[in-house]
Amino acid sequence: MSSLLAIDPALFARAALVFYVAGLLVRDGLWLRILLLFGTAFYILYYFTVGDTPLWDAIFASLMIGAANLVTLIRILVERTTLGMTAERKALFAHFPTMTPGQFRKVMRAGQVRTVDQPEQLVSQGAVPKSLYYVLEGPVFLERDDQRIKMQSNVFIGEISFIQGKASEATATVDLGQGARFIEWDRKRLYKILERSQPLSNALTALFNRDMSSKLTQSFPSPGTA
Ligand SMILES: Nc1ncnc2c1ncn2[C@@H]1O[C@@H]2COP(=O)(O)O[C@H]2[C@H]1O
Repeated sequence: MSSLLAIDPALFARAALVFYVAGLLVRDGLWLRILLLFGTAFYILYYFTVGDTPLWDAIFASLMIGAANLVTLIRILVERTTLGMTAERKALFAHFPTMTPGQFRKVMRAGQVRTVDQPEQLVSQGAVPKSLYYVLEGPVFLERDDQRIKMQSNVFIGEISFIQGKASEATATVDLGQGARFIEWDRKRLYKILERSQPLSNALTALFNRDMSSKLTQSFPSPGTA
């Protein structure tokens, strides 16, 4: 404490100014907050040492500002990292590479992971699907115009009609065999979430694009069906 008092308080004020200016110059929100936090810490040291007695009101105000900053800083960190995700969720996140960890968490909160006890039809050709699906484990079968194939898992089901709009019909019938696992999102709920966040909507559209291009390699017409 006495060594702190030996330092010229003006130095603390200058250091705080440097951190504040540097923070306001960076474009990245995380660095802005880290630098402002240092700036606030130096202002607190300044208020502590500048007078004969510490400037408690100013110290309290700075502590409040620092705490508010810290809360959002932690939120940004959680948003950008897989901190706290289970190993299973992290493995699943690898299938959503266009999303940030925060966007992935939000999408997963809106969905429900289900296991198929009895063979179950997810979407029916010509009918508007009520949900969007992501198949984690098969067996998954696709039927369209009297052709039936077994598909690979780790695919979206219902994304074509989802992109085309709320009243669009499924272009094929898809069913799952016993033991299959999938994620289900209520379409209305998901549309609402996407309406509120353009970046999330863009990330999901980019994911659909990847999914659809990989589907083309296992799609009808397959070699020899012409
Ligand atoms: N040729 C195809 N190859 C792979 N998946 C398909 C094909 N056609 C349709 N699907 C999937 O089956 C779903 C049927 O509902 P959607 O048209 O909404 O979205 C479709 C895709 O998810």
